[in-house]
Amino acid sequence: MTPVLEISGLRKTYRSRKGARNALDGFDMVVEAGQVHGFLGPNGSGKTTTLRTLLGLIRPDGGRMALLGREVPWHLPEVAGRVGAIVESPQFFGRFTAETTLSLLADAGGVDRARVPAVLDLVGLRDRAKEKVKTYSLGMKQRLAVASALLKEPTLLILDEPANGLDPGGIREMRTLMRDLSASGMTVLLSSHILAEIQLICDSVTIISAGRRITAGSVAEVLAQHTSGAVRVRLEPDTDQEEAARILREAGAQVTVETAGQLTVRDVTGPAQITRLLAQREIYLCELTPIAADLEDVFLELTGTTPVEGHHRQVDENALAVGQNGWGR
Ligand SMILES: Nc1ncnc2c1ncn2[C@@H]1O[C@H](COP(=O)(O)OP(=O)(O)OP(=O)(O)O)[C@@H](O)[C@H]1O
Repeated sequence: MTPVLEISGLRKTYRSRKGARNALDGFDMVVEAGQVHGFLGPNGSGKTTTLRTLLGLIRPDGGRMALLGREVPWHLPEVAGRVGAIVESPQFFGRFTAETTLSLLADAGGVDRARVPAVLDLVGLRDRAKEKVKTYSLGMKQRLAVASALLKEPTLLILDEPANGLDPGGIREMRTLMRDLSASGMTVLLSSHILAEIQLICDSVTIISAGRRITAGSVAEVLAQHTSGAVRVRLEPDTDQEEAARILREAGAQVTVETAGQLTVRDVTGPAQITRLLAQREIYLCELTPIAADLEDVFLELTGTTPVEGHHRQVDENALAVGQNGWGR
């Protein structure tokens, strides 16, 4: 099946009087149909530049891009009706209700107003649809923004940091919404720095750093390629935990004493070394388990940076879409 989104060797350099800044340096990405795909990268790594370039808002310096099998930006007008995107801050009139807002956007986009109640339902705003937007919480405004992108029933929905600024309840609502949209057959591309969320929501991910793809694949594959390097050690009952920790530290390990009888050990050459070091001192283990990496571990390992609460960039844009296979149609 043709990927919904393909990017190959994308390059973009911003030039100003102060000099040139390489934002994208041969970036590649593939998003398969039906996936919720996470787009991760440290601040300034090129995520927004990628999304804006895809949507024809920025002109690239090189590389190829295709949406729904059609090469863009040339065929953007053909696909525009099937891609919903939110890459800018939402600018809704506070005095309008959600219903009025969406009705006006439907008119502007040539969409039948009859679609409005359906999208309000989809994002869970039906009950509040007749209230003014200025009375909405941030999470509700985010959902209204998603509703606006859903008006034309897109095949692909692109969202830049949709959970930004939301509290845990709002993040959970957004997660459920993404899952529901995916279950309805929509492909969703989601940039975020909330890695635990991405791990929960996404089927696959691309990680970008300094304008280049540094890893991509299903979440399970990406995690499987990386282990945290730490192991959990459970000692026999009545073992001197501090003594065991001291022995391992003397051998260069980093040891955290956890709950009774349990240690977390890092920086050892392998589980066998732990077993040997402790057995030599007649301390025995009853369990030794590698600790699986999570997406945050992988991100930190690959990008060498901690994700920072990002800019509050959100909402309201438009879209593109359609075509058959491959490049250059
Ligand atoms: N209009 C611009 N002019 C000059 N440089 C820019 C412009 N927009 C972005 N950049 C630079 O390009 C690089 C990539 O920025 P971009 O906004 O694409 O990153 P990002 O991954 O979306 O970051 P964040 O997570 O902080 O939103 C950064 O070094 C940024 O400073």
